[in-house]
Amino acid sequence: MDELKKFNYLHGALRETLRLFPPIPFQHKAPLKPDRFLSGHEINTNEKTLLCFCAMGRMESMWGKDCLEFKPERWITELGNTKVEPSFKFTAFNAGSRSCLGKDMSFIQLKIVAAAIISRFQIRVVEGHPISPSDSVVLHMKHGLKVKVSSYI
Ligand code: HEM
Repeated sequence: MDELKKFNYLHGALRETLRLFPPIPFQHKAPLKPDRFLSGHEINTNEKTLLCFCAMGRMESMWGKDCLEFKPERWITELGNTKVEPSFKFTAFNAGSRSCLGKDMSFIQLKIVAAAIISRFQIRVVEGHPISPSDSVVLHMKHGLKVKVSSYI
């Protein structure tokens, strides 16, 4: 477990993946009583607010000019530590009182699986394979991901 905490670059790569491709790409919320946004817009109980996590993870105003680039370094401080971003900015696990209870557990599992695979196999995406999302509540790849796997061992 302690070893996993040292995998800062992998941690950044996982966060970057979740920023650009959140498995739950959008959310909706409705107020229990009529309310007002900070912008002044009013909202009633029969109205829903749609939050698009996929778009929020790609907004230049939040992530900078390189917002569309996959940059694990984004999550590493100048001193080499893991950079923490507020959950209302990095929304893959939602934010607030109903946010994901398995967030930390997910990173442990993802790191264990990724480290086990990456240390044994070289994985290359098959050239020309079409990559696009499917229309679904959970983010899936329309055509899956074709890869070539070769063993290091
Ligand atoms: C990469 C992996 C995961 C992602 C991206 C993710 C994302 C999310 C999101 C966006 C929500 C909010 C859903 C909503 O409000 O409708 C949520 C809720 C939740 N997640 Fe996860 N999750 C992940 C893995 C896990 C794991 C591994 C567990 C359990 C060990 C877990 C347990 C939960 C629970 C219990 C809730 C409901 C919390 C509540 O409503 O109070 N999640 N998750």
